[in-house]
Amino acid sequence: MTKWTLGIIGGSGLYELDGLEDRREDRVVTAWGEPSDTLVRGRIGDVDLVFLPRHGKGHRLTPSAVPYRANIAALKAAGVTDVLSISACGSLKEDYVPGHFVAVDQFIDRTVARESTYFGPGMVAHVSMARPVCSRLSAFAAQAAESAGATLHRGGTYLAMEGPQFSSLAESRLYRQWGCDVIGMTAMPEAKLAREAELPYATLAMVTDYDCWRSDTEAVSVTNVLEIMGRNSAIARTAIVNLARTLDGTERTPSPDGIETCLDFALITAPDARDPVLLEKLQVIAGRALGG
Ligand SMILES: CSC[C@H]1O[C@H](OP(=O)(O)O)[C@H](O)[C@@H]1O
Ligand SMILES: Nc1ncnc2[nH]cnc12
Repeated sequence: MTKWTLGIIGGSGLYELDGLEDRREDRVVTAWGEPSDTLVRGRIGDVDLVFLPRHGKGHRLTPSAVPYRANIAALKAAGVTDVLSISACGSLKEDYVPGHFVAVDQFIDRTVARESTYFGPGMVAHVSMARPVCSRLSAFAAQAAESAGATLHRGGTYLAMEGPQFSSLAESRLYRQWGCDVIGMTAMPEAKLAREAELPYATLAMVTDYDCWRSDTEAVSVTNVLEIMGRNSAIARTAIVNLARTLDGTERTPSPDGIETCLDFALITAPDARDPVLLEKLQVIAGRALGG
């Protein structure tokens, strides 16, 4: 039976995961450098979990400095089958109220200063990001969050900005006009890299504030983000445990979205034009599709 191995990327306010059996920590280095922190491994029932705090313990890394490529590569090398990302986010819609959760299903990438692909000269790939989230994992995560007591929105468009400064009022209004639901600084390029690594990925975002567009509400600050997070992070933690318990004892089948084989439709560089050094570096990420 194929088992589930869940990679959990903890966002702001989620730097540890309690309640794991057989807990151990692994310091790893990937071909793409060191991940944000040690990997915390353990299990809940027969579901293996690998936890990684995105900003490192103590929140050392800015959104721009998070080593997104190393993080996803480390999870892939650890045998993770599915990646659930937990993020704090601002709300761009009246009815996405601070304290609510969103099972994000679309992203708009406005980041500008991050490495956002594993591929490059000597091995070019164009994966589809039309449906950036694994529908099955997202549905399981949504159910797990609701069982944990969350008010949850199924679906939502997350605008990923570079930061670390929060948005201006003009930007916040623009993103609202674009139809975005929530805003954060980290889900991109994380989701793109997970797709390139053929890892099903989903984001559970916790709404912590109304950004700065709402005239009668104070503009977002770290203080009010932390305050809302303090009141609601227990829900995120319980959701992770619920998710593992739901999957416990079930056979893992491939994602219904074909994510584990997406590189079969994405590689374009002719075999004789491929760079052997890059191919070697890509083994953990794309070895299945590249062969060797
Ligand atoms: C602490 S407010 C801004 C910070 O919070 C979010 O982090 P994450 O997505 O890792 O939960 C946001 O993206 C910013 O990095
Ligand atoms: N308003 C906001 N903008 C960007 N990232 C955030 N993370 C939490 N709230 C945010």
